[in-house]
Amino acid sequence: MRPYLDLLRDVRRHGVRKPTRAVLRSTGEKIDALSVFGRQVRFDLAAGFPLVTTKKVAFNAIAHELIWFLRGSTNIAYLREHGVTIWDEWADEHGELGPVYGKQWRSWRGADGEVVDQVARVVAGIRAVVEDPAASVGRRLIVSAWNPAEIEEMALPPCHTLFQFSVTEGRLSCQLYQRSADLFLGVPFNIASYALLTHLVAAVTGLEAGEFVHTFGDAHIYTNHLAQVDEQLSRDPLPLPRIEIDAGLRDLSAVSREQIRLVGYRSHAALRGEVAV
Ligand SMILES: Nc1nc(=O)c2c([nH]1)NC[C@@H]1CN(c3ccc(C(=O)N[C@@H](CCC(=O)O)C(=O)O)cc3)CN21
Ligand SMILES: O=c1ccn([C@H]2C[C@H](O)[C@@H](COP(=O)(O)O)O2)c(=O)[nH]1
Repeated sequence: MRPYLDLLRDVRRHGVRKPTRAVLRSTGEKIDALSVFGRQVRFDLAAGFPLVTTKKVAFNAIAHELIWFLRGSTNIAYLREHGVTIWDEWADEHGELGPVYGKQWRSWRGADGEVVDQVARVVAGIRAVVEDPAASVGRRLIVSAWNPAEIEEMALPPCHTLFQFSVTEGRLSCQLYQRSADLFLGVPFNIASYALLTHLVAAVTGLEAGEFVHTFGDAHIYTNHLAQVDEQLSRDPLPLPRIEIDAGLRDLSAVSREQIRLVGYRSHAALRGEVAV
């Protein structure tokens, strides 16, 4: 996980301290962040599954959150059933988050009421490129969660905003544009989530997973996470785990937790940090 640790060190050293809109629930205080604008890191998925090892990361929560996105859900009920609490702070009294990721990925509403399943389209597009590398969709394999017409109804405007796939010599790569990135809490989740998504899409299209390229807008460390970041930067990364996807997987809407296996994950001890809301 050197690329992640290098980015963390870069922002720790060179980030500019800025006020943010976010607050800490425990004290009600506004919280500052050390921030940079515009960075990129990349992970070769053949070299291992990019799950941060310098603290213990809750892979189970990551896998369930991705399954929840892929089912098109925007209510935290599914997450709660599986003991995942990461979205609780943003949900209303009915567990609703508004038209966030699941809605935009699976049922983006066009102006005339047309419903677009962006994930199904992109999978069909990848299959077309596997058949014919010159297929016209080859450089248009994009899913966007940023729907300007619906931003105001969302509990939080999408942070992982847009992603694109590319097929090269039997390998499937994915690049994410993340407009805003909480490097200590959110980013270890985001990296693992998109790496897992790349493996899942590769599995249903008969490809090998290639690279995950992570491009950032505002990448920041909240000032209440500085001690945990320093501790993490003093630790040596451990060898990466592997991911195994059930060979029977065909339909991304129906992927289950049991079809995903993380093998050989070893990490340093957990480091707690309060999330800024
Ligand atoms: N400030 C902020 N950072 C985020 O990363 C973030 C948001 N807000 N809002 C929406 C989602 C929710 N996400 C979250 C929220 C909480 C954790 C978190 O507390 N993680 C802890 C405990 C995980 C657990 O075991 O449940 C961690 O140590 O990783 C992670 C991602 C990512 N997003
Ligand atoms: O997947 C996610 C979701 C959220 N975040 C972080 C990035 C920011 O710290 C906050 C969002 O606040 P904004 O003021 O809307 O940028 O959540 C993340 O890192 N990853």
